[in-house]
Amino acid sequence: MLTLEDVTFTRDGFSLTADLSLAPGSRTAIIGPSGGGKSTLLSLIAGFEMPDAGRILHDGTDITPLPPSDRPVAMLFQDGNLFPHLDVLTNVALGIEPVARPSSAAQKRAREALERVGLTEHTAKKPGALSGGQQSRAALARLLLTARPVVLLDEPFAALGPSLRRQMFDLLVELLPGATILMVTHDPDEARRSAGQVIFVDGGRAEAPVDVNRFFDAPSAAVSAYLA
Ligand SMILES: Nc1ncnc2c1ncn2[C@@H]1O[C@H](COP(=O)(O)OP(=O)(O)OP(=O)(O)O)[C@@H](O)[C@H]1O
Repeated sequence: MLTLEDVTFTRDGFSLTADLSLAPGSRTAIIGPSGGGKSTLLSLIAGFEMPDAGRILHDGTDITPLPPSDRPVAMLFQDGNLFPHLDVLTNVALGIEPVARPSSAAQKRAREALERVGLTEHTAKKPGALSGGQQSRAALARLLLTARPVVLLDEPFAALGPSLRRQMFDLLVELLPGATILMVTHDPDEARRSAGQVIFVDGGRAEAPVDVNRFFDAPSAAVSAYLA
Protein backbone atom coordinates (compact mmCIF):
# COMPACT_ATOMS: atom_id res chain seq x y z
CA MET A 1 0.00 0.00 0.00
CA LEU A 2 1.32 3.44 -0.93
CA THR A 3 -0.08 6.19 1.29
CA LEU A 4 0.27 9.95 1.17
CA GLU A 5 -0.82 11.02 4.63
CA ASP A 6 -1.86 14.68 4.89
CA VAL A 7 0.96 15.71 2.58
CA THR A 8 1.43 19.39 1.86
CA PHE A 9 4.12 20.93 -0.31
CA THR A 10 4.75 24.58 -1.19
CA ARG A 11 7.21 26.02 -3.69
CA ASP A 12 7.32 29.49 -5.21
CA GLY A 13 3.72 30.28 -4.36
CA PHE A 14 2.35 26.93 -5.58
CA SER A 15 0.93 24.50 -3.00
CA LEU A 16 -0.09 20.87 -3.38
CA THR A 17 -2.06 18.78 -0.90
CA ALA A 18 -2.62 15.02 -1.03
CA ASP A 19 -4.22 12.57 1.40
CA LEU A 20 -4.76 9.24 -0.34
CA SER A 21 -3.83 5.56 -0.55
CA LEU A 22 -3.13 3.22 -3.46
CA ALA A 23 -3.47 -0.56 -3.22
CA PRO A 24 -0.52 -2.75 -4.22
CA GLY A 25 -0.68 -3.60 -7.91
CA SER A 26 -3.22 -0.87 -8.65
CA ARG A 27 -2.94 1.17 -11.83
CA THR A 28 -3.83 4.81 -11.46
CA ALA A 29 -4.11 7.54 -14.09
CA ILE A 30 -3.25 11.04 -12.92
CA ILE A 31 -5.33 13.56 -14.79
CA GLY A 32 -5.91 17.29 -14.54
CA PRO A 33 -5.28 20.72 -16.01
CA SER A 34 -1.81 21.94 -16.90
CA GLY A 35 0.01 23.37 -13.90
CA GLY A 36 -2.36 21.61 -11.49
CA GLY A 37 0.44 19.65 -9.82
CA LYS A 38 0.54 16.20 -11.51
CA SER A 39 4.32 16.14 -11.97
CA THR A 40 4.80 17.61 -8.50
CA LEU A 41 2.77 14.73 -7.04
CA LEU A 42 5.06 12.21 -8.76
CA SER A 43 8.16 14.14 -7.62
CA LEU A 44 6.99 13.91 -4.01
CA ILE A 45 6.46 10.16 -4.28
CA ALA A 46 9.82 9.69 -6.02
CA GLY A 47 11.58 11.86 -3.43
CA PHE A 48 12.79 14.59 -5.79
CA GLU A 49 10.74 16.98 -3.66
CA MET A 50 10.16 16.83 0.08
CA PRO A 51 6.79 17.60 1.69
CA ASP A 52 6.57 20.47 4.18
CA ALA A 53 4.18 18.38 6.27
CA GLY A 54 2.70 14.89 6.23
CA ARG A 55 4.22 11.50 5.47
CA ILE A 56 4.61 9.09 2.58
CA LEU A 57 4.35 5.42 3.56
CA HIS A 58 5.00 2.24 1.62
CA ASP A 59 3.64 -0.94 3.19
CA GLY A 60 3.58 0.80 6.54
CA THR A 61 7.18 2.09 6.35
CA ASP A 62 7.69 5.85 6.42
CA ILE A 63 9.76 6.58 3.29
CA THR A 64 9.49 10.38 3.60
CA PRO A 65 13.09 10.83 4.83
CA LEU A 66 14.60 8.54 2.18
CA PRO A 67 16.44 9.85 -0.90
CA PRO A 68 15.06 8.76 -4.30
CA SER A 69 17.62 5.96 -4.68
CA ASP A 70 16.50 4.31 -1.43
CA ARG A 71 12.78 4.47 -2.16
CA PRO A 72 10.83 1.50 -3.55
CA VAL A 73 10.00 3.73 -6.50
CA ALA A 74 11.18 3.91 -10.12
CA MET A 75 10.31 6.69 -12.55
CA LEU A 76 10.14 6.61 -16.33
CA PHE A 77 10.59 10.06 -17.81
CA GLN A 78 9.17 11.59 -20.97
CA ASP A 79 12.48 11.49 -22.82
CA GLY A 80 13.55 8.12 -21.39
CA ASN A 81 16.41 9.91 -19.63
CA LEU A 82 19.06 7.95 -21.54
CA PHE A 83 22.64 9.25 -21.51
CA PRO A 84 23.51 10.14 -25.13
CA HIS A 85 27.24 9.39 -24.80
CA LEU A 86 26.76 5.87 -23.38
CA ASP A 87 25.76 2.86 -25.47
CA VAL A 88 22.39 1.19 -24.92
CA LEU A 89 23.82 -1.71 -22.92
CA THR A 90 25.56 0.65 -20.47
CA ASN A 91 22.48 2.84 -20.20
CA VAL A 92 20.44 -0.20 -19.22
CA ALA A 93 23.10 -1.55 -16.84
CA LEU A 94 22.79 1.76 -14.96
CA GLY A 95 19.55 0.32 -13.62
CA ILE A 96 21.72 -1.99 -11.50
CA GLU A 97 24.98 -0.09 -10.96
CA PRO A 98 25.32 3.69 -11.28
CA VAL A 99 28.75 3.47 -12.97
CA ALA A 100 29.92 4.18 -16.54
CA ARG A 101 31.77 0.82 -16.73
CA PRO A 102 29.32 -1.81 -15.53
CA SER A 103 30.55 -5.15 -14.19
CA SER A 104 30.20 -8.20 -16.42
CA ALA A 105 27.37 -9.45 -14.18
CA ALA A 106 25.48 -6.16 -14.69
CA GLN A 107 26.13 -6.32 -18.43
CA LYS A 108 24.73 -9.84 -18.55
CA ARG A 109 21.53 -8.80 -16.79
CA ALA A 110 21.25 -5.71 -19.00
CA ARG A 111 21.58 -7.92 -22.08
CA GLU A 112 18.78 -10.17 -20.77
CA ALA A 113 16.52 -7.16 -20.13
CA LEU A 114 17.25 -5.83 -23.63
CA GLU A 115 16.29 -9.20 -25.02
CA ARG A 116 12.95 -9.03 -23.20
CA VAL A 117 12.13 -5.67 -24.80
CA GLY A 118 13.30 -6.85 -28.25
CA LEU A 119 16.47 -4.76 -28.53
CA THR A 120 19.10 -7.50 -28.78
CA GLU A 121 20.39 -6.10 -32.07
CA HIS A 122 20.93 -2.62 -30.72
CA THR A 123 22.94 -3.02 -27.52
CA ALA A 124 26.13 -1.37 -28.86
CA LYS A 125 24.40 1.69 -30.36
CA LYS A 126 24.12 5.13 -28.79
CA PRO A 127 20.54 6.19 -27.94
CA GLY A 128 20.61 8.78 -30.75
CA ALA A 129 20.86 5.95 -33.29
CA LEU A 130 17.56 4.43 -32.08
CA SER A 131 14.01 5.33 -33.07
CA GLY A 132 11.71 6.90 -30.47
CA GLY A 133 10.02 3.57 -29.81
CA GLN A 134 13.37 1.80 -29.42
CA GLN A 135 14.57 4.46 -26.99
CA SER A 136 11.41 3.88 -24.94
CA ARG A 137 12.15 0.16 -24.95
CA ALA A 138 15.69 0.79 -23.71
CA ALA A 139 14.35 2.99 -20.89
CA LEU A 140 11.86 0.23 -20.08
CA ALA A 141 14.66 -2.36 -19.94
CA ARG A 142 16.51 -0.18 -17.42
CA LEU A 143 13.31 0.21 -15.40
CA LEU A 144 12.95 -3.58 -15.27
CA LEU A 145 16.38 -3.91 -13.71
CA THR A 146 15.66 -1.40 -10.97
CA ALA A 147 12.99 -3.89 -9.79
CA ARG A 148 11.00 -1.38 -7.72
CA PRO A 149 7.40 -2.16 -6.76
CA VAL A 150 6.10 1.35 -7.47
CA VAL A 151 6.46 2.72 -11.00
CA LEU A 152 5.81 6.35 -11.91
CA LEU A 153 5.20 7.31 -15.52
CA ASP A 154 5.16 11.00 -16.44
CA GLU A 155 3.74 10.80 -19.96
CA PRO A 156 6.66 8.52 -20.82
CA PHE A 157 5.48 7.53 -24.25
CA ALA A 158 4.04 10.91 -25.23
CA ALA A 159 6.38 11.22 -28.21
CA LEU A 160 5.08 7.96 -29.72
CA GLY A 161 1.97 7.43 -31.82
CA PRO A 162 -1.15 5.97 -30.21
CA SER A 163 -0.57 2.40 -31.35
CA LEU A 164 3.07 2.26 -30.26
CA ARG A 165 2.13 3.96 -27.00
CA ARG A 166 -0.39 1.22 -26.31
CA GLN A 167 2.19 -1.45 -27.20
CA MET A 168 4.73 0.07 -24.81
CA PHE A 169 2.26 0.23 -21.95
CA ASP A 170 1.15 -3.37 -22.56
CA LEU A 171 4.80 -4.45 -22.57
CA LEU A 172 5.43 -2.59 -19.33
CA VAL A 173 2.50 -4.29 -17.61
CA GLU A 174 3.57 -7.69 -18.97
CA LEU A 175 7.16 -7.25 -17.79
CA LEU A 176 6.30 -5.75 -14.39
CA PRO A 177 3.47 -7.93 -13.08
CA GLY A 178 2.12 -6.73 -9.76
CA ALA A 179 3.74 -3.28 -9.93
CA THR A 180 1.79 -0.34 -8.52
CA ILE A 181 1.65 2.01 -11.49
CA LEU A 182 0.89 5.74 -11.47
CA MET A 183 0.69 7.36 -14.87
CA VAL A 184 0.20 10.98 -15.85
CA THR A 185 -1.89 11.18 -19.00
CA HIS A 186 -3.95 13.76 -20.84
CA ASP A 187 -5.77 11.11 -22.86
CA PRO A 188 -9.10 9.78 -21.45
CA ASP A 189 -9.00 6.73 -23.75
CA GLU A 190 -5.55 5.85 -22.51
CA ALA A 191 -6.71 6.24 -18.91
CA ARG A 192 -9.73 3.98 -19.45
CA ARG A 193 -7.63 1.36 -21.17
CA SER A 194 -4.65 1.39 -18.81
CA ALA A 195 -5.93 2.30 -15.36
CA GLY A 196 -8.51 1.07 -12.89
CA GLN A 197 -8.77 4.39 -11.10
CA VAL A 198 -8.05 8.08 -11.51
CA ILE A 199 -6.52 10.73 -9.28
CA PHE A 200 -7.74 14.17 -10.37
CA VAL A 201 -5.18 16.89 -9.67
CA ASP A 202 -6.45 20.42 -10.01
CA GLY A 203 -5.31 23.72 -8.51
CA GLY A 204 -2.83 22.05 -6.20
CA ARG A 205 -5.19 19.43 -4.79
CA ALA A 206 -4.71 15.73 -5.51
CA GLU A 207 -8.09 14.09 -4.92
CA ALA A 208 -8.54 10.55 -3.61
CA PRO A 209 -8.64 7.97 -6.42
CA VAL A 210 -12.01 7.11 -7.98
CA ASP A 211 -12.98 4.25 -10.28
CA VAL A 212 -12.01 5.13 -13.85
CA ASN A 213 -15.48 4.52 -15.32
CA ARG A 214 -17.17 6.56 -12.62
CA PHE A 215 -14.63 9.34 -13.17
CA PHE A 216 -15.55 9.71 -16.83
CA ASP A 217 -19.21 8.62 -16.79
CA ALA A 218 -20.32 10.61 -13.73
CA PRO A 219 -17.79 13.44 -13.56
CA SER A 220 -17.78 16.11 -10.86
CA ALA A 221 -18.24 19.74 -11.93
CA ALA A 222 -14.47 20.34 -11.86
CA VAL A 223 -13.77 17.20 -13.91
CA SER A 224 -16.50 18.17 -16.42
CA ALA A 225 -14.92 21.60 -16.80
CA TYR A 226 -11.54 19.97 -17.43
CA LEU A 227 -12.88 17.43 -19.92
CA ALA A 228 -14.98 20.00 -21.83
N1 LIG B 1 11.05 23.53 -11.25
C1 LIG B 1 10.04 24.31 -10.88
N2 LIG B 1 10.30 25.43 -10.16
C2 LIG B 1 9.30 26.24 -9.75
N3 LIG B 1 8.01 26.02 -10.04
C3 LIG B 1 7.70 24.93 -10.76
C4 LIG B 1 8.70 24.02 -11.22
N4 LIG B 1 8.07 23.04 -11.91
C5 LIG B 1 6.75 23.32 -11.88
N5 LIG B 1 6.53 24.45 -11.20
C6 LIG B 1 5.21 25.06 -10.91
O1 LIG B 1 4.51 24.18 -10.05
C7 LIG B 1 3.14 24.12 -10.43
C8 LIG B 1 2.72 22.67 -10.68
O2 LIG B 1 3.45 22.18 -11.80
P1 LIG B 1 3.38 20.68 -12.29
O3 LIG B 1 4.48 20.51 -13.29
O4 LIG B 1 3.35 19.78 -11.12
O5 LIG B 1 1.96 20.64 -13.01
P2 LIG B 1 1.38 19.57 -14.03
O6 LIG B 1 -0.02 19.33 -13.59
O7 LIG B 1 2.30 18.40 -14.12
O8 LIG B 1 1.39 20.40 -15.40
P3 LIG B 1 1.56 19.92 -16.94
O9 LIG B 1 0.35 19.11 -17.28
O10 LIG B 1 1.60 21.21 -17.68
O11 LIG B 1 2.85 19.15 -17.01
C9 LIG B 1 2.97 25.03 -11.62
O12 LIG B 1 2.46 26.26 -11.13
C10 LIG B 1 4.36 25.21 -12.16
O13 LIG B 1 4.50 26.46 -12.76
